[in-house]
Amino acid sequence: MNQYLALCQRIIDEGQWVENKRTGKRCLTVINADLEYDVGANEFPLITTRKSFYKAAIAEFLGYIRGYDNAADFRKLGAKTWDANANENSAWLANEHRKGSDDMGRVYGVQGRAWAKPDGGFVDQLKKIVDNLSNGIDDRGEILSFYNPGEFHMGCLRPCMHTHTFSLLGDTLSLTSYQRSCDVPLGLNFNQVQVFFFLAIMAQITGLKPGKAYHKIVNAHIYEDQLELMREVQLKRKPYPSPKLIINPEIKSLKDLETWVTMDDFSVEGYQHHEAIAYPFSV
Ligand SMILES: Nc1nc(=O)c2c([nH]1)NC[C@@H]1CN(c3ccc(C(=O)N[C@@H](CCC(=O)O)C(=O)O)cc3)CN21
Ligand SMILES: O=c1ccn([C@H]2C[C@H](O)[C@@H](COP(=O)(O)O)O2)c(=O)[nH]1
Repeated sequence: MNQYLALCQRIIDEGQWVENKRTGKRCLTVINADLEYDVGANEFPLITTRKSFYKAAIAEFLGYIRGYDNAADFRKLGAKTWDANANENSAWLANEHRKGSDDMGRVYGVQGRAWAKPDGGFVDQLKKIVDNLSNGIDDRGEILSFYNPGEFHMGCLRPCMHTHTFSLLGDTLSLTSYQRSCDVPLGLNFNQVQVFFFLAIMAQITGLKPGKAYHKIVNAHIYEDQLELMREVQLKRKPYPSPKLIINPEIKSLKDLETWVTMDDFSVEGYQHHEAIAYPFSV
C-alpha cells in the first residue's frame, strides 16, 4: 500500500503534464515505476485508502485467462470494465472489424489463448506455460504476451499490462509483469490485484509455491480530472494493514479456471478500508 501512495505522491511532486490525443485530456505523468508484491506471504496489495472492488479486478483477469473477446462475457463474470471501450470508443465504433455490440476484438486474452500464426492455426501461450510449470520446467521463455502490433487494428484498445513472464527457482514461482501505460487512480487499483492474483493462481494450479511478483510500469499517470480527488482526498487518508486473499483450494487446473470458477471462489480476510472514491474514467 505504501508503494502505491508513494507513486501517487511522486506523480504529484515530480510529474510533467502531457497532452493525450486519444482521450483529449492532459495527464500528470512520470516514467518508470517498480512495484513488488509478496505473494508467498499473502500480502494482498489491495488499496485501503478507498474501497476497492477487487472482485471486478479478478473477474477481468479471469476473462483474459479464458480468452474472452466480448464485454458481455466480462459482465457475466462480474466486471463492467470493458463496457465503455467496447461500446463508447468512437474510433472502435467506426472500425470495420468490430463485430457488433460488446465486441472488443482481438485484444488481451484472445492473443494469450489464440495468437494467430501466419501459416495457419493458433498458439495457446497460456496452456504451454501451465504445462511446462506443472512439470517443473522453466525454459526461460515462459512468456505470455498480449502485445500483437499486427492485430492492433482489430481490437478496441492496445493492452496496457502486456507481458507476463514466469520464472522458477527450485519450487518457487515468481512473476514479472510489464505495463506500458497506467491510469494510477483507476487502473492500478485493479492491476495490482491482477498481478498478485495471477501469480497466486498459477502457483496453485501448477503445484508450486508462490514467491514474489514484480510489476514494472513505464508511463504512470493521473488524468487532469482525477488530480484533485487524489491530492485532497485519497492522499490525506491513513492506510490500513494489507488484507489476505483467500482462493478456493478446489481450483486445481486451467480447466477449472475455464469452466466452473466464479467470483464466489475468492474472498478477502481483514479488509479495512476508507470510503469509496468515484474517480472519473476516460474513454
Ligand atoms: N482510462 C482508462 N483507465 C483504465 O484504467 C482502463 C481503461 N481506460 N480502459 C481499459 C481498462 C478498463 N479498466 C477499468 C475500467 C473501469 C474501472 C472502474 O470504474 N473502477 C471503479 C469501480 C469498479 C466497480 O464498481 O466494479 C473503481 O472505483 O475502481 C476500473 C478499471 C482499466 N482500464
Ligand atoms: O489494465 C489497464 C488498462 C488500461 N489502463 C489505462 C492506462 C491508460 O490511461 C488507458 C489506456 O490508454 P492508452 O492510450 O492506450 O495508453 O487505460 C490501465 O491503467 N490499466
